[in-house]
Amino acid sequence: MTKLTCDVAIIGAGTAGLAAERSARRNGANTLLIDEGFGGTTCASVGCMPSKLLIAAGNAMHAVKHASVFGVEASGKVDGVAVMARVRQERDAFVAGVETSIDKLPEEVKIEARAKFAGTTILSLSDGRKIHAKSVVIATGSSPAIPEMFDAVRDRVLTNESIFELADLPGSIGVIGAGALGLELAQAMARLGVETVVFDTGETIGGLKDPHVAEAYHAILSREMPILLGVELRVEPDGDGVKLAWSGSASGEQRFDYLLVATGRPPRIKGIGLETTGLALDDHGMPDYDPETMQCGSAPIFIAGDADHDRAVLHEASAEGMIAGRNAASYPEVTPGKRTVPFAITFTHPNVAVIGKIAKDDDADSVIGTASYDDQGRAKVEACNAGLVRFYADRRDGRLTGATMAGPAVEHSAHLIAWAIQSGWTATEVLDLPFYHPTFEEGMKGALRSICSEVHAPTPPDRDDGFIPGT
Ligand SMILES: Cc1cc2nc3c(=O)[nH]c(=O)nc-3n(C[C@H](O)[C@H](O)[C@H](O)COP(=O)(O)OP(=O)(O)OC[C@H]3O[C@@H](n4cnc5c(N)ncnc54)[C@H](O)[C@@H]3O)c2cc1C
Ligand SMILES: NC(=O)c1ccc[n+]([C@@H]2O[C@H](COP(=O)([O-])OP(=O)(O)OC[C@H]3O[C@@H](n4cnc5c(N)ncnc54)[C@H](O)[C@@H]3O)[C@@H](O)[C@H]2O)c1
Repeated sequence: MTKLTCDVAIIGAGTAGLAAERSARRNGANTLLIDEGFGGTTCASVGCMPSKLLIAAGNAMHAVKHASVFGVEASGKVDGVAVMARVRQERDAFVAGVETSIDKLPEEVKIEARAKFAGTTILSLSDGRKIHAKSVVIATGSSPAIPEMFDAVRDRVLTNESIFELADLPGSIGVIGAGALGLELAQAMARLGVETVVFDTGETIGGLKDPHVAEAYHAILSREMPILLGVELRVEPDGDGVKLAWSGSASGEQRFDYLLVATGRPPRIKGIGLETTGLALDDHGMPDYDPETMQCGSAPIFIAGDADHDRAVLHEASAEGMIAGRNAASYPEVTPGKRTVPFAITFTHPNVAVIGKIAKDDDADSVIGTASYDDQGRAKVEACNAGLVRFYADRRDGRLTGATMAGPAVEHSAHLIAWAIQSGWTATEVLDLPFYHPTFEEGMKGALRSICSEVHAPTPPDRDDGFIPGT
């Protein structure tokens, strides 16, 4: 049996694993990067990029359908085969970009195999070889969870791993799960003319903790497709489709061509032999780890990306990979990495952003500033005047601590707020910065001003509070 040795072995060549490998090598380690397929990252192949491509197609059709609002007569027809072909063509180009960067890695670093722990720092590979490393980074990502109740209709169940392979758009789709994944793809499908209904057993849309923004967001998105929260489902085959019956907050039944199951993506840690590592594991088989060093317990084992089941978005996978790789290389010397403020965007329309710490209405230490986009100048110009933002701030001085935002172009304005929160700025300081007119960003001023007023902080002396954008 061949025995390989290295300083740092990385399991998984996704965004987190590739970053970890680069980081470990940059810090002087010799590395081995193991992946069962080297198929490009989840982000490029079945995640961020193909989903945004489908959303872009949906938005194009939406613009056509709504052109008459502006006095423009437009008619359009969706060519489902062409839509899916473009999604795959552009997606494949993104995947090819990842593959090119993997190709540039030294040949001896890459190992195509499935890896499993056979001890704290010993990996057993599916090709029969063994790796003895000084430290290991787990970057195995996550995979779709398909509840057992869908077993009976498995051939009509899609996940993010199969939906982009459809040759044509379906006539109808039931989307199970109103998280970011389900909502983004459901709205894209609905905009492309697919009859779409979203179902969730939970009461909350998009996992939002702020009930006011959640309610506004639910109402806005429901104009385009039914989104049924708090429902229990029953499912059975129906010819070449699926019959879904629901009860709870609403009841009914409907036949769909397909179901998109978007009920979460748990970490891919089952079956990787963590029980052989000596790490303490919780009921879900997860090791405890430090989110600043990415170290699991005090072992020479580090974890990064979706595998750690925290902040499962791309920029965090990349940052965690960098920290994990650096510390794996320097083990036993391990130092905290710089984490950024938690920040997630859902690319529906309206966009949703969740940043930092979400305060409850009765949180005595916080104040909350609210602004609606229903009457906002630029949003009215663009006929997308709907949305609500809520900013949370420290009651003592108005320092911004978090935000939940649902509104037009929030993917952009949320970056400014995330940067302000991370920089420790107060509402007064943000208001003192330039706001161009007429922009969506001006819509945030009302929320910032109400924070100033609540904490008795001055609004900037040379900025006019009375000016109402759009008037
Ligand atoms: C539909 C969808 C849309 C998304 N949209 C966005 C978005 O718009 N913005 C955003 O920030 N995030 C988005 N995300 C989340 C983002 O894609 C993930 O957070 C990110 O890709 C996780 O990267 P990773 O490196 O942890 O995992 P992955 O990229 O999945 O990499 C894991 C790798 O590990 C390998 N592997 C697993 N087990 C083993 C083993 N035992 N042995 C060897 N190899 C193994 C796999 O083959 C895989 O290559 C989206 C996700 C989905 C599903
Ligand atoms: N824009 C983005 O950054 C983006 C987009 C898509 C996906 N993602 C990532 O992909 C991952 C997976 O997303 P997701 O939306 O699938 O997961 P999620 O956990 O966010 O949402 C799953 C939803 O499914 C519901 N659910 C669970 N079991 C159910 C059942 N049996 N029947 C009906 N509903 C059920 C839950 O109540 C929840 O609302 C997340 O980590 C997310 O960060 C990110």
